[in-house]
Amino acid sequence: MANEAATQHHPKYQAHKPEQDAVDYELQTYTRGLDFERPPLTFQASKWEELACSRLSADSKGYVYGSAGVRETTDKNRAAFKKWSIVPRRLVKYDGFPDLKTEILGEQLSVPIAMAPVGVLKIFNPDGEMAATRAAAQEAVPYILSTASSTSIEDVAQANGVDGQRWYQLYWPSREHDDITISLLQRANKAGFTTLFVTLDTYILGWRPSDMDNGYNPFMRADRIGVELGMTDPVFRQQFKERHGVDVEEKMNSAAPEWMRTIFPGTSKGWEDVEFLKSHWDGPIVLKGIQSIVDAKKAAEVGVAGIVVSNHGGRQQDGGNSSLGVLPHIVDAVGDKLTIFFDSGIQSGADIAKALALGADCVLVGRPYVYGLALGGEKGVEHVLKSLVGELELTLHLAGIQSVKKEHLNREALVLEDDLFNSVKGIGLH
Ligand SMILES: Cc1cc2nc3c(=O)[nH]c(=O)nc-3n(C[C@H](O)[C@H](O)[C@H](O)COP(=O)(O)O)c2cc1C
Ligand SMILES: O=C(O)C(=O)c1ccccc1
Repeated sequence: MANEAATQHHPKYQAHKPEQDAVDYELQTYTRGLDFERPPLTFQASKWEELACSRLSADSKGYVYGSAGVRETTDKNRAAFKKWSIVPRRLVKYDGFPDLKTEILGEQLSVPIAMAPVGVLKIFNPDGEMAATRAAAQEAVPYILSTASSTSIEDVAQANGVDGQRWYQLYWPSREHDDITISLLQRANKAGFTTLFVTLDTYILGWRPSDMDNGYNPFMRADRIGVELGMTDPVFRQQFKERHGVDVEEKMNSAAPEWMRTIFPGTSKGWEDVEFLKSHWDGPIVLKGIQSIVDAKKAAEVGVAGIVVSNHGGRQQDGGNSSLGVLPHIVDAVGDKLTIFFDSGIQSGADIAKALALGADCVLVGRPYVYGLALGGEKGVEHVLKSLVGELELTLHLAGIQSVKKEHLNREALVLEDDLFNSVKGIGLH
């Protein structure tokens, strides 16, 4: 009761506006606690997963939290962040607050963070992609729309708005369906999606025991979850009608699986096929799912603009290396030729600082924002994005790092925690 009265005399929590600069944002994040105003969600990033999972249905929880196999890759993704420690520097004098602005593939970003492509968002909240893309625009973070979206390309573009930054992620149909690929690319292009992300690690879904136990497959349902891009695609619709004599709506039991087989063909393309995408996409192309130096070099050779160093959050192949572990090696090999995006395992602003210090130009965040969506819809996603940005800014500030530019934020900010213990003089067997 006392608390309630107190809040009436304090300003309501103000949403972070993209046009606010870093100074306002950091102060606002701090002073909110003094207003006795309760945040819509906890600021404890380590709690989002547990909280969201406790509220979701067993099926949806299994889908987002679930990983491939025995979660070895997922666990390694997390463990890798803990191996690196941020070494703060003192008496670093500069005016103001850390500058988070960056330029990525010709676009000005207010922070080097984007929302990873995540499909089937309506299984977490009925507002699904609409809520997520609105939150992205509100927080001035690029939104990457998945081909497995439960909302159409055109509706997402409209919700993202004229000022929103949006990129499109392609699940690449087999080459016999080039006409459908071209249709998707044209729709995305027309709707203002600027960069194309092509996911290479998911031509077939991974071995996911939680979904198998639940007998759960979100996109084989009649409610168009995960298949909306196909159901709204003029070329797919036309071809379906020719095959079945009826519209997709009249035969969803066939239409949904047919679409899924189209975008998850079960076999991989080859490097030579990238040329086809280059000739049909008017903008930068980024290959998502790179985990080896040899593939990173191939990507540079075929002339794409960037790569995402990602293992799909450990959801595809188990027994793999951590994504963060391989990041600096890939940066050393191709960092001067390609824009390097990174994802898999980020939970906090400090994690983001580490990935940037290791050479990523921009990071993608997956599960954390899905948990925000599950817990609080659009506001929940906004909260997660605000938290990540706010903590990134403070992490840099406290470490004496002036900006996200490579000259300020680089490997010199990090030490391998184990090295601190391995290299102590006078310790050991003599
Ligand atoms: C529920 C869920 C659905 C996903 N759907 C897609 C997708 O449609 N396309 C894609 O390229 N990646 C997809 N991903 C992978 C993410 O883009 C990203 O690589 C991954 O979540 C990063 O790891 P993190 O969750 O630890 O941040 C999905 C991830 C999750 C958790
Ligand atoms: O679950 C995923 O990781 C993913 O990429 C996906 C695939 C198909 C539909 C929705 C998401």
